[in-house]
Amino acid sequence: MTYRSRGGETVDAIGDIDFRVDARELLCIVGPSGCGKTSLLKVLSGLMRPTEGTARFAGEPIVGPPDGLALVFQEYSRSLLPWMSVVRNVALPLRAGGVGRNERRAAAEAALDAVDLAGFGDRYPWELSGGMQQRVAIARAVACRPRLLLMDEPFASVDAQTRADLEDLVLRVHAELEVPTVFVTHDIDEAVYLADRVLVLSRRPSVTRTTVPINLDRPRDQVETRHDPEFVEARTAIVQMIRAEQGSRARGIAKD
Ligand SMILES: Nc1ncnc2c1ncn2[C@@H]1O[C@H](COP(=O)(O)OP(=O)(O)OP(=O)(O)O)[C@@H](O)[C@H]1O
Repeated sequence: MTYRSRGGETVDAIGDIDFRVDARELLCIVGPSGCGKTSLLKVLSGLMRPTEGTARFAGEPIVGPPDGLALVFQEYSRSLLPWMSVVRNVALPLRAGGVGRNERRAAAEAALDAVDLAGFGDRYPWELSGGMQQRVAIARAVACRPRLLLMDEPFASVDAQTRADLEDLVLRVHAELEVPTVFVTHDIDEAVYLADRVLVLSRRPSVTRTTVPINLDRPRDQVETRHDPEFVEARTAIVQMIRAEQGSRARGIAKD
């Protein structure tokens, strides 16, 4: 995947990446900063066409946002509409999908209940804390019963305790929806905690460095899981791989 600027400069963001996400799988993607994680999600969400290669959803090439796609971004404050109440924000994709008013309201309220925000539907996003706003964004993703869930560093802007709560929320939602989920994060512990598999990317132009299967029991627990020897082993291996990538970059810069 190559970006071309108007001035003719090029940036090779993604190299040779080949992976698949199974029907009920939660795949986390980690890699050095700037390696092309967001670009990869843009391709999967149909927002951007790859300059080479193909992304497919349910066997079909992705040429635009696939039906049943839900996206959750880091910047919840920009993805929620401040002039709409919480319940209307959650119901928005259902309205776009032609669902009737009463049904929309019921589905949005059920989704708010699922993210522990029952009773907040008539508030406005700006009246809620950052963590609550991100819950609203997740409720919106859940409300339309997605067939594909893509999350790009969704918890990078919240405090540590809220982050842990939101991770557990994602695990609950994923178990309930049984939907293929791709979750991009900088945080290796978070990736191991959530994932069925962790895809580790190299530095830019990124290739698949390795895929680490995570066979930790579910449901996971913020304290017990993180002390499990398998958790520690997977985390250490991935940290070392990413450090090696960053080290090879530092050596490359020194040579230049
Ligand atoms: N629209 C664009 N035009 C030119 N270059 C771009 C564009 N978008 C991204 N890039 C470059 O492509 C590379 C990959 O960017 P991308 O945002 O996908 O990486 P990332 O792994 O998500 O980054 P981070 O770890 O900082 O979140 C970076 O070098 C970035 O500067």
